[in-house]
Amino acid sequence: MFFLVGVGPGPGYITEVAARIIREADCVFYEDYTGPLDVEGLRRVARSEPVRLTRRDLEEESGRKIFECLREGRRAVLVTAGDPALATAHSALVALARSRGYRAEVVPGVSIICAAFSVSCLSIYKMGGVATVTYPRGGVYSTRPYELVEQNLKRGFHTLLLLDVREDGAFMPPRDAAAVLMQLEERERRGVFTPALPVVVVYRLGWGGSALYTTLGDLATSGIEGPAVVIVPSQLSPVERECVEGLARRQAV
Ligand SMILES: C[S@@+](CC[C@H](N)C(=O)[O-])C[C@H]1O[C@@H](n2cnc3c(N)ncnc32)[C@H](O)[C@@H]1O
Repeated sequence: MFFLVGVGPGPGYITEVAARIIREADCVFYEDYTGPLDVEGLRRVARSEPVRLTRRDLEEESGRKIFECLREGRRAVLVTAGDPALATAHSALVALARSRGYRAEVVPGVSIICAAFSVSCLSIYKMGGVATVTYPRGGVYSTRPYELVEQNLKRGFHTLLLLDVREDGAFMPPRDAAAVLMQLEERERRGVFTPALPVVVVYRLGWGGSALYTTLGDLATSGIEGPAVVIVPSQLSPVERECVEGLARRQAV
Protein backbone atom coordinates (compact mmCIF):
# COMPACT_ATOMS: atom_id res chain seq x y z
CA MET A 1 0.00 0.00 0.00
CA PHE A 2 1.26 3.47 -0.90
CA PHE A 3 0.41 6.70 0.91
CA LEU A 4 1.21 10.19 -0.32
CA VAL A 5 1.28 12.20 2.90
CA GLY A 6 1.35 15.96 3.50
CA VAL A 7 2.64 17.29 6.84
CA GLY A 8 1.82 20.98 6.46
CA PRO A 9 4.06 24.01 6.00
CA GLY A 10 6.33 23.60 9.03
CA PRO A 11 6.89 21.95 12.43
CA GLY A 12 3.71 21.31 14.40
CA TYR A 13 1.33 21.20 11.44
CA ILE A 14 1.32 17.40 11.03
CA THR A 15 -2.14 15.85 11.54
CA GLU A 16 -2.80 12.84 13.78
CA VAL A 17 -3.82 10.83 10.72
CA ALA A 18 -0.57 11.64 8.92
CA ALA A 19 1.50 10.76 12.02
CA ARG A 20 -0.26 7.39 12.40
CA ILE A 21 0.23 6.47 8.75
CA ILE A 22 3.92 7.42 8.86
CA ARG A 23 4.38 5.42 12.08
CA GLU A 24 2.81 2.33 10.51
CA ALA A 25 4.92 2.51 7.33
CA ASP A 26 7.76 0.12 6.56
CA CYS A 27 9.51 2.50 4.15
CA VAL A 28 9.44 6.26 4.78
CA PHE A 29 10.50 8.49 1.88
CA TYR A 30 10.37 12.26 1.77
CA GLU A 31 11.11 15.11 -0.61
CA ASP A 32 11.98 18.66 0.34
CA TYR A 33 12.15 20.40 -3.03
CA THR A 34 8.51 21.59 -3.04
CA GLY A 35 8.83 23.06 0.47
CA PRO A 36 11.13 22.78 3.49
CA LEU A 37 10.32 19.72 5.58
CA ASP A 38 10.70 19.13 9.32
CA VAL A 39 12.97 16.07 8.98
CA GLU A 40 13.68 15.93 12.73
CA GLY A 41 9.94 15.80 13.40
CA LEU A 42 9.59 13.08 10.77
CA ARG A 43 12.35 11.01 12.43
CA ARG A 44 10.49 11.21 15.75
CA VAL A 45 7.35 9.73 14.17
CA ALA A 46 8.82 7.13 11.75
CA ARG A 47 9.92 3.61 12.76
CA SER A 48 12.73 3.57 10.16
CA GLU A 49 15.21 6.23 9.02
CA PRO A 50 13.46 8.46 6.44
CA VAL A 51 15.05 8.37 2.98
CA ARG A 52 15.31 11.61 0.98
CA LEU A 53 14.23 11.44 -2.67
CA THR A 54 15.14 14.06 -5.26
CA ARG A 55 13.02 15.43 -8.08
CA ARG A 56 15.01 13.17 -10.39
CA ASP A 57 14.17 10.10 -8.25
CA LEU A 58 10.47 10.92 -8.36
CA GLU A 59 9.96 12.33 -11.83
CA GLU A 60 12.66 10.87 -14.08
CA GLU A 61 12.89 7.52 -12.30
CA SER A 62 9.11 7.43 -11.57
CA GLY A 63 9.63 6.72 -7.88
CA ARG A 64 11.60 3.49 -8.50
CA LYS A 65 12.71 3.23 -4.84
CA ILE A 66 9.11 3.49 -3.63
CA PHE A 67 8.06 0.69 -5.98
CA GLU A 68 10.94 -1.52 -4.80
CA CYS A 69 9.45 -1.30 -1.29
CA LEU A 70 5.90 -1.96 -2.56
CA ARG A 71 7.07 -4.99 -4.57
CA GLU A 72 8.26 -6.59 -1.32
CA GLY A 73 4.67 -6.34 -0.03
CA ARG A 74 5.55 -3.51 2.37
CA ARG A 75 3.80 -0.20 3.14
CA ALA A 76 5.49 2.87 1.69
CA VAL A 77 4.87 6.56 2.38
CA LEU A 78 6.12 9.58 0.50
CA VAL A 79 6.04 12.61 2.82
CA THR A 80 5.99 16.20 1.55
CA ALA A 81 5.58 19.65 3.06
CA GLY A 82 2.15 21.26 2.76
CA ASP A 83 -0.49 19.35 0.91
CA PRO A 84 1.17 16.58 -1.09
CA ALA A 85 -0.95 16.87 -4.22
CA LEU A 86 -1.44 20.63 -4.68
CA ALA A 87 0.88 22.09 -7.33
CA THR A 88 3.14 19.04 -7.32
CA ALA A 89 3.59 16.24 -9.85
CA HIS A 90 3.07 13.56 -7.17
CA SER A 91 -0.45 12.58 -8.26
CA ALA A 92 1.31 10.79 -11.12
CA LEU A 93 2.84 8.40 -8.55
CA VAL A 94 -0.59 7.66 -7.10
CA ALA A 95 -1.94 6.94 -10.58
CA LEU A 96 1.11 4.80 -11.41
CA ALA A 97 0.80 2.79 -8.18
CA ARG A 98 -2.88 2.10 -8.86
CA SER A 99 -2.18 1.14 -12.47
CA ARG A 100 0.34 -1.41 -11.15
CA GLY A 101 -2.27 -2.93 -8.86
CA TYR A 102 -1.27 -1.32 -5.53
CA ARG A 103 -3.71 0.48 -3.26
CA ALA A 104 -2.74 4.13 -3.05
CA GLU A 105 -4.14 6.98 -0.95
CA VAL A 106 -3.53 10.69 -0.60
CA VAL A 107 -3.40 12.02 2.98
CA PRO A 108 -4.04 15.78 2.71
CA GLY A 109 -2.01 18.22 4.75
CA VAL A 110 -2.35 21.95 5.51
CA SER A 111 -1.64 23.42 2.10
CA ILE A 112 0.78 26.30 1.65
CA ILE A 113 -1.55 27.74 -0.98
CA CYS A 114 -4.58 27.61 1.35
CA ALA A 115 -2.57 28.79 4.36
CA ALA A 116 -1.26 31.79 2.39
CA PHE A 117 -4.83 32.86 1.58
CA SER A 118 -5.88 32.19 5.15
CA VAL A 119 -3.15 34.26 6.85
CA SER A 120 -3.72 37.09 4.34
CA CYS A 121 -7.51 37.14 4.99
CA LEU A 122 -8.08 37.14 1.23
CA SER A 123 -11.30 35.57 -0.01
CA ILE A 124 -10.79 32.18 -1.67
CA TYR A 125 -14.00 32.84 -3.65
CA LYS A 126 -11.98 35.44 -5.54
CA MET A 127 -9.01 33.18 -6.23
CA GLY A 128 -8.30 33.38 -9.92
CA GLY A 129 -5.80 30.55 -10.32
CA VAL A 130 -2.16 29.85 -9.63
CA ALA A 131 0.97 30.46 -11.70
CA THR A 132 4.68 30.04 -11.00
CA VAL A 133 7.27 32.79 -11.37
CA THR A 134 10.27 31.10 -12.96
CA TYR A 135 13.82 32.19 -13.62
CA PRO A 136 14.42 32.55 -17.37
CA ARG A 137 15.46 29.24 -18.89
CA GLY A 138 17.94 29.70 -21.73
CA GLY A 139 17.07 33.41 -21.71
CA VAL A 140 13.34 32.66 -22.17
CA TYR A 141 10.82 34.07 -19.68
CA SER A 142 7.50 32.33 -19.01
CA THR A 143 4.73 34.88 -19.65
CA ARG A 144 2.08 32.80 -17.83
CA PRO A 145 2.19 34.98 -14.64
CA TYR A 146 1.79 38.11 -16.77
CA GLU A 147 -1.20 36.80 -18.69
CA LEU A 148 -2.97 35.35 -15.65
CA VAL A 149 -2.50 38.44 -13.47
CA GLU A 150 -3.59 40.70 -16.33
CA GLN A 151 -6.85 38.75 -16.81
CA ASN A 152 -7.48 38.45 -13.07
CA LEU A 153 -6.98 42.15 -12.35
CA LYS A 154 -9.65 42.91 -14.97
CA ARG A 155 -12.04 40.32 -13.51
CA GLY A 156 -11.50 41.23 -9.84
CA PHE A 157 -9.74 37.96 -8.99
CA HIS A 158 -6.68 37.45 -6.79
CA THR A 159 -3.69 35.61 -8.28
CA LEU A 160 -1.38 33.41 -6.24
CA LEU A 161 2.16 33.16 -7.56
CA LEU A 162 4.37 30.30 -6.45
CA LEU A 163 8.09 30.96 -6.76
CA ASP A 164 10.64 28.89 -8.63
CA VAL A 165 13.22 26.59 -7.11
CA ARG A 166 16.79 27.19 -8.31
CA GLU A 167 18.97 24.46 -9.81
CA ASP A 168 20.90 24.32 -6.50
CA GLY A 169 17.65 23.64 -4.64
CA ALA A 170 17.34 27.12 -3.06
CA PHE A 171 13.87 28.69 -3.07
CA MET A 172 13.55 31.91 -5.10
CA PRO A 173 13.52 34.94 -2.75
CA PRO A 174 10.64 37.39 -3.28
CA ARG A 175 13.04 40.12 -4.55
CA ASP A 176 14.05 37.85 -7.45
CA ALA A 177 10.36 37.21 -8.20
CA ALA A 178 9.73 40.97 -8.28
CA ALA A 179 12.71 41.43 -10.62
CA VAL A 180 11.43 38.72 -12.98
CA LEU A 181 7.92 40.22 -12.99
CA MET A 182 9.29 43.70 -13.74
CA GLN A 183 11.40 42.20 -16.53
CA LEU A 184 8.19 40.75 -17.96
CA GLU A 185 6.68 44.26 -17.81
CA GLU A 186 9.67 45.60 -19.76
CA ARG A 187 8.87 43.09 -22.49
CA GLU A 188 5.05 43.10 -22.52
CA ARG A 189 4.47 46.78 -21.65
CA ARG A 190 0.76 46.57 -20.82
CA GLY A 191 1.06 48.13 -17.35
CA VAL A 192 0.54 45.00 -15.22
CA PHE A 193 3.73 44.62 -13.15
CA THR A 194 4.39 48.24 -12.31
CA PRO A 195 6.45 49.20 -9.21
CA ALA A 196 3.25 50.53 -7.57
CA LEU A 197 1.34 47.24 -7.90
CA PRO A 198 0.09 46.16 -4.43
CA VAL A 199 1.14 42.63 -3.47
CA VAL A 200 0.91 40.38 -0.44
CA VAL A 201 4.00 38.29 0.24
CA VAL A 202 3.73 35.27 2.54
CA TYR A 203 7.15 33.95 3.44
CA ARG A 204 8.63 31.05 5.42
CA LEU A 205 5.18 30.01 6.57
CA GLY A 206 5.49 27.71 9.59
CA TRP A 207 9.20 28.54 9.95
CA GLY A 208 9.01 31.87 11.78
CA GLY A 209 8.11 33.85 8.67
CA SER A 210 5.24 36.25 8.20
CA ALA A 211 3.03 38.04 5.69
CA LEU A 212 3.43 41.56 4.37
CA TYR A 213 1.29 43.93 2.26
CA THR A 214 3.62 45.98 0.10
CA THR A 215 4.28 47.03 -3.48
CA LEU A 216 6.12 45.20 -6.21
CA GLY A 217 8.75 47.96 -6.31
CA ASP A 218 9.45 47.66 -2.56
CA LEU A 219 9.53 43.88 -2.79
CA ALA A 220 12.32 44.14 -5.38
CA THR A 221 14.63 45.64 -2.75
CA SER A 222 13.47 43.59 0.25
CA GLY A 223 15.81 41.24 2.10
CA ILE A 224 13.06 38.66 2.68
CA GLU A 225 14.22 35.11 1.99
CA GLY A 226 12.14 32.27 0.57
CA PRO A 227 10.34 30.05 0.39
CA ALA A 228 7.52 32.45 -0.30
CA VAL A 229 4.42 33.05 -2.35
CA VAL A 230 3.26 36.37 -3.76
CA ILE A 231 -0.43 37.16 -4.06
CA VAL A 232 -1.61 39.92 -6.39
CA PRO A 233 -4.91 41.03 -4.87
CA SER A 234 -7.66 42.58 -6.95
CA GLN A 235 -10.61 44.78 -5.97
CA LEU A 236 -10.29 44.27 -2.20
CA SER A 237 -13.52 44.23 -0.19
CA PRO A 238 -13.56 46.53 2.87
CA VAL A 239 -12.87 43.55 5.18
CA GLU A 240 -10.03 42.27 3.00
CA ARG A 241 -8.50 45.75 2.83
CA GLU A 242 -8.64 46.29 6.58
CA CYS A 243 -7.10 42.87 7.15
CA VAL A 244 -4.22 43.11 4.63
CA GLU A 245 -3.37 46.64 5.72
CA GLY A 246 -2.80 45.23 9.22
CA LEU A 247 -0.43 42.54 7.95
CA ALA A 248 2.77 44.49 8.52
CA ARG A 249 1.94 44.67 12.22
CA ARG A 250 1.22 40.92 12.56
CA GLN A 251 3.19 38.47 14.64
CA ALA A 252 5.36 35.87 12.91
CA VAL A 253 3.41 32.81 11.69
C1 LIG B 1 5.22 23.54 -6.01
S1 LIG B 1 4.60 24.51 -4.69
C2 LIG B 1 3.91 23.28 -3.66
C3 LIG B 1 2.68 23.73 -2.91
C4 LIG B 1 2.30 22.79 -1.81
N1 LIG B 1 2.17 21.43 -2.23
C5 LIG B 1 1.06 23.23 -1.03
O1 LIG B 1 0.87 22.65 -0.02
O2 LIG B 1 0.32 24.14 -1.40
C6 LIG B 1 6.09 24.96 -3.91
C7 LIG B 1 6.19 26.46 -3.67
O3 LIG B 1 5.42 26.81 -2.54
C8 LIG B 1 6.04 27.89 -1.87
N2 LIG B 1 6.36 27.44 -0.50
C9 LIG B 1 6.76 26.22 -0.09
N3 LIG B 1 6.91 26.18 1.23
C10 LIG B 1 6.59 27.41 1.70
C11 LIG B 1 6.54 28.02 2.99
N4 LIG B 1 6.83 27.31 4.11
N5 LIG B 1 6.16 29.31 3.08
C12 LIG B 1 5.84 30.03 1.98
N6 LIG B 1 5.87 29.51 0.73
C13 LIG B 1 6.23 28.23 0.59
C14 LIG B 1 7.29 28.26 -2.68
O4 LIG B 1 6.93 29.24 -3.62
C15 LIG B 1 7.59 26.94 -3.37
O5 LIG B 1 8.37 27.09 -4.52
